[in-house]
Amino acid sequence: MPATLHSDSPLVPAVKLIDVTARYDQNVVFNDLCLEIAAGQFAGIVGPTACGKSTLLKIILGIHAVSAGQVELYSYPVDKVRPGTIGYVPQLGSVDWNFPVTVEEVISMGLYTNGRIWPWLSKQERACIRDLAHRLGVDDCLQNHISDISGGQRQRTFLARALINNPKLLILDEPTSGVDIKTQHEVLHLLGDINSGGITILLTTHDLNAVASHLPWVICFNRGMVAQGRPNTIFTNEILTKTYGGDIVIVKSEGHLLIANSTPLNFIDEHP
Ligand SMILES: Nc1ncnc2c1ncn2[C@@H]1O[C@H](COP(=O)(O)OP(=O)(O)OP(=O)(O)O)[C@@H](O)[C@H]1O
Repeated sequence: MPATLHSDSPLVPAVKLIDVTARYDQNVVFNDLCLEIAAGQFAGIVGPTACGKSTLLKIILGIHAVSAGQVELYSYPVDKVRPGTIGYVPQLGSVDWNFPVTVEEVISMGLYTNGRIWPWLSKQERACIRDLAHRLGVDDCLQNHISDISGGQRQRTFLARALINNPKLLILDEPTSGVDIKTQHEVLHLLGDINSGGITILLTTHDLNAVASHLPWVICFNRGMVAQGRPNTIFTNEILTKTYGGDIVIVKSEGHLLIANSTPLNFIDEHP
C-alpha cells in the first residue's frame, strides 16, 4: 500500500489545481487549468490586465467557486481547509481608507475567522498584535487611523492582519502597486524574510523587474498557464511575447535582468 503523505510534508504541494475552469456567467476566464505550487515556494504570477490573475487567487482562496475541476490546499479540498491556514492581502486600491478603524483594529480583524464575532481582544492577543506590528515596523502607529499612515505602512498593516493567525500560505494581490520603488523593495524584502520563516507565498504583480530581482519563481499567465520557472529562464522574448504580446525589451547584464516596454520587439544581451 502506498504511504500516505502528511499534509505538512514538503512533498505535498501547498496549492494544487486539477483541470479547473473559472468563469463569470458567460465569460470563461480560464479552462482546464492544472497548477501546482510547492510548499515553501515564493512565487509571483504575472500577466496582462484582465488575464485572470485575481480570479486565480480568488479560486485558491475559495471565495470564487470553480465551474469545473478541483482545488486542493495541502492535499485538502479548499472548502475543508482549517480557518487561518491562508493569509490574504487584497489589492489595497479596493480599500475604503475613510472607514473609521485604527491600524490595531485592522490587524485584529485577522483574528475574526471561523465566524468569531466577540469584539474584545484578550491580553495575549493584544501582545501578539504588538509583537507582529513591531516585526513589521508599524508599532509606532497602532493607534493611528488608517487614512493617516503612508502607503508602505498600509501595506505592512494589511500584511500583519494576514499573518496574525500564523498562516501556512500567504496570498497577496498586487502588493507592489501604489507605493514608491524603495517601498516596493522593502515590501518584497520583508516577504522574502517571511518566506524564509517557512510560509509559502503567492502574489500577483505587474512589476516584472521586481519579480526578476526578488522572487525565485514566476508564473506567466494569460487566461491559462504560459510558463513557470525561475525568472532567469522564464523571462525570455518568446515567453513574454506569448504572455503579453509584443513590445518587450529584455536587457541581461551580469546576471541581472531589466525588462521594459518598447517598439519594435528587441532582445539585447550584453553577455551572450
Ligand atoms: N466580479 C466579477 N464579475 C464579472 N466579471 C469579472 C469579475 N471579476 C473579474 N471579472 C472579469 O474576469 C476577467 C479576469 O479578471 P481578473 O480581475 O481576474 O484579471 P487580472 O489579471 O487580475 O486583472 P488586473 O491585472 O487588471 O487586476 C476579466 O475579463 C474581468 O472583466
